[in-house]
Amino acid sequence: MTDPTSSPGRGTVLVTGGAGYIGSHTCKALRAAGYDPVVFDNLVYGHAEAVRWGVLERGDIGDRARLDAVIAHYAPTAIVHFAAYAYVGESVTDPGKYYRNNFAGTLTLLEAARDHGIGRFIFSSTCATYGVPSEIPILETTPQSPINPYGASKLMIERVLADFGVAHDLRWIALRYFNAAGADPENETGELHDPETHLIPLALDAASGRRAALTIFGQDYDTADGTCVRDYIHVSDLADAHVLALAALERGVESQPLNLGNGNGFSVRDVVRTVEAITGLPVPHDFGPRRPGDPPALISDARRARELLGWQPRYADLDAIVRTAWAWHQRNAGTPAI
Ligand SMILES: NC(=O)c1ccc[n+]([C@@H]2O[C@H](COP(=O)([O-])OP(=O)(O)OC[C@H]3O[C@@H](n4cnc5c(N)ncnc54)[C@H](O)[C@@H]3O)[C@@H](O)[C@H]2O)c1
Ligand SMILES: O=c1ccn([C@@H]2O[C@H](COP(=O)(O)OP(=O)(O)O[C@H]3O[C@H](CO)[C@@H](O)[C@H](O)[C@H]3O)[C@@H](O)[C@H]2O)c(=O)[nH]1
Repeated sequence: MTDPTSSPGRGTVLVTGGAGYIGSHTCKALRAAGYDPVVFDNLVYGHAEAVRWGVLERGDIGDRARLDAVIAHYAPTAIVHFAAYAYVGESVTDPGKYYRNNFAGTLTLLEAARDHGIGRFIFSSTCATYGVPSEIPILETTPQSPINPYGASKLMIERVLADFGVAHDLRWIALRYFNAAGADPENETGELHDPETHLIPLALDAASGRRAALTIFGQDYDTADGTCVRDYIHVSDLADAHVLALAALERGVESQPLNLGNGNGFSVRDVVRTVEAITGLPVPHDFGPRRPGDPPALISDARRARELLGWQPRYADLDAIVRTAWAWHQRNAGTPAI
């Protein structure tokens, strides 16, 4: 399908989960690069209003008949696959939900890709596949041993991708994101999770008074200040990496996993301090127990993505990440906390 508002055609891309947070930013980047995104999303967590850089086809990745109809209609040459459940804590209490949607749903999608001859596939994997990592920074070769069902469901998909790559004409890149954060620097899309569980939007809610306080989960970790350390990566930098990964597959790059992070670790207390500095407001907070399924520290070594894709994060410092998230928060300030 050709959209008259797009730049000259690099082809149609099926973007599952494109009505969500990272997917909507990636559709914007894909469109800017000349692709035609077709968003396939059941809107369980996504927002129709977030589909601004492509068409929306409502559907569930577990629904083979619906997938067949949409793929036959648009004839995409590649799939960028975001659709999943992504709440680590919920995956511990309701694992079946995660294996059903993330694993079984993706298997259905991959079988559809195989049967329609779609040979390029970009997958949203995660640093949660490493579990408590055996080394920091984490390389793609660091052993994967997830400690929650969410991470396990993603690792199972990586395994299926490898097997499909051997058996069928499918090349893939599994992008292992570290912690996605921030919002579109032009403030056209951003994070709107319901429920919201992510640290930065919750800290902004506490600063602006949309929430009474932030609870910090655990202060007895074996880290410099006792709180968990994460590698925050700007969502628009993630979006760029997807466009570059598609181009890499087009030029014949081998199937492989790639870490996407900045290589800098920030503790929960660091994030609270940065939110206070950017907003000029205190972040009321208290301390609770550790959250099940949380490793103490996750920091990437993403040199391989930089070298192979020519990827260069543009919003690498935490200030820039929080500043864009704050702008988006203020744009949505009239809406109640979710
Ligand atoms: N946010 C992060 O920090 C992070 C880190 C690592 C990996 N990831 C992965 O990136 C992807 C996107 O994450 P996000 O934060 O944008 O999440 P999100 O919830 O904002 O987006 C996911 C989208 O998928 C859709 N969806 C879910 N199940 C579906 C199904 N069965 N059929 C069709 N659509 C379905 C939802 O409606 C939503 O629009 C996920 O696969 C997630 O696991 C996210
Ligand atoms: O109210 C809160 C929320 C979070 N945290 C902590 O802040 C850190 C970051 O948490 P969060 O923003 O929820 O991200 P993660 O749990 O690290 O998970 C995200 O990042 C993972 C990769 O690390 C992805 O796989 C997941 O999909 C994505 O939700 C963790 O140490 C949490 O314990 C708090 O202390 N209080």
